[in-house]
Amino acid sequence: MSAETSSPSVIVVGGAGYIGSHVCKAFAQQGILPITFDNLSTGHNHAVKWGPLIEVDLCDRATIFEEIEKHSHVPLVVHLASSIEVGFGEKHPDSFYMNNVVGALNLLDAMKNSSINKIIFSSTCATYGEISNLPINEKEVQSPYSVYGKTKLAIEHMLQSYHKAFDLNYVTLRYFNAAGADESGEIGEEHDPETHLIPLALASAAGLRQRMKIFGNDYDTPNGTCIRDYIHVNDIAQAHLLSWDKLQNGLTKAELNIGTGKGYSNLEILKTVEKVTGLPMPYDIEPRRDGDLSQLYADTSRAQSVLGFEAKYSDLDFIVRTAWRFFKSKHQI
Ligand SMILES: NC(=O)c1ccc[n+]([C@@H]2O[C@H](COP(=O)([O-])OP(=O)(O)OC[C@H]3O[C@@H](n4cnc5c(N)ncnc54)[C@H](O)[C@@H]3O)[C@@H](O)[C@H]2O)c1
Ligand SMILES: O=c1ccn([C@@H]2O[C@H](COP(=O)(O)OP(=O)(O)O[C@H]3O[C@H](CO)[C@H](O)[C@H](O)[C@H]3O)[C@@H](O)[C@H]2O)c(=O)[nH]1
Repeated sequence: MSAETSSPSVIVVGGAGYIGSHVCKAFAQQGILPITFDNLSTGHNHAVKWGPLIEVDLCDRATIFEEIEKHSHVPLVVHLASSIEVGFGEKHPDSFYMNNVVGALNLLDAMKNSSINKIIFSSTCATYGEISNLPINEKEVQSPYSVYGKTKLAIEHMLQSYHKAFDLNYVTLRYFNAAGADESGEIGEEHDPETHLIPLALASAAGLRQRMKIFGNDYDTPNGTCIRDYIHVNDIAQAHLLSWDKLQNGLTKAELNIGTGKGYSNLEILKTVEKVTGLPMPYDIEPRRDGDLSQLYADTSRAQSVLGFEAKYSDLDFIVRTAWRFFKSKHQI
């Protein structure tokens, strides 16, 4: 018998990416073999370390059907594969709807065609839109502003419909801002192009790019810059293990925020980067970035009561320290 069929396993679609690689490591540490399905469009071969890589594109419907059928002994799929660059989505909605919505449809149909009826889906706080009631509770009406958020909400709706009609069981995890890296330094954030605040600030501090641009200081927040809820990527990975366990033990559906409940402003992030790296953090204030919302932080009570989830690794210093360690090893600093 191969390792794939003899040990408990999970299919991780998007397992070669930033969050997916941490999810794979977390499953492997529990003795569950992660089988990565990925087209390596933004992910990396070298980040697939804990199980096999099946190179497959979600938009290739026939091949996805074949591969899911071949792995129909696997009880559960984690679906992280997505286009994520928010600005690109505004200019190329066709590409975003194709990759995210059609890709997810192909995956769900392939699962329907096989015996796999459990899925954990990576959604985002970007599905909410501007919410004045903070922290954000899952009961808020979702009115996403970006194409990215709209594609994610469309997939959330697909999951609800497939649950009702075809008994597909799901946990939708609405991550807030993923950040940090595994303490080992072996995996971390490697987006190209990078658009996220912390890795860009580290690169600016290290002198590997221009001064940081802070998009707007005229928001209705204490220092005028946007506020986000940064959650360590290994906390996100733990939320997947808990969801896996609950789905295996009778949970049939849930939509859950995955955050810390605490928000930090963009300027607080720059200060922490300066403190952790010991390097000056030059920045300029620029106009607002299109599509940015002023404040997003999570009400975490539902994830706590449904999963028993609580962020353990998301102290901001620890997030930036682990991101810095990975950054230095990647750039051999
Ligand atoms: N990074 C964040 O802050 C954040 C926040 C909220 C939600 N999310 C969600 O988490 C998930 C993972 O994000 P990430 O930051 O790890 O991104 P990432 O780009 O590092 O990972 C995405 C992975 O999916 C793969 N992929 C993309 N399209 C594919 C396709 N058609 N077929 C097969 N594989 C494909 C890529 O090659 C990559 O390995 C995404 O769904 C994203 O929307 C991320
Ligand atoms: O060079 C930069 C980069 C970012 N920012 C600011 O930093 C904050 C955080 O921006 P990120 O790009 O790091 O992350 P977002 O909050 O835009 O995250 C969005 O995109 C992600 C996907 O990539 C997630 O899905 C997330 O849920 C969704 O809200 C924003 O105020 C942004 O304007 C800057 O000021 N300068």
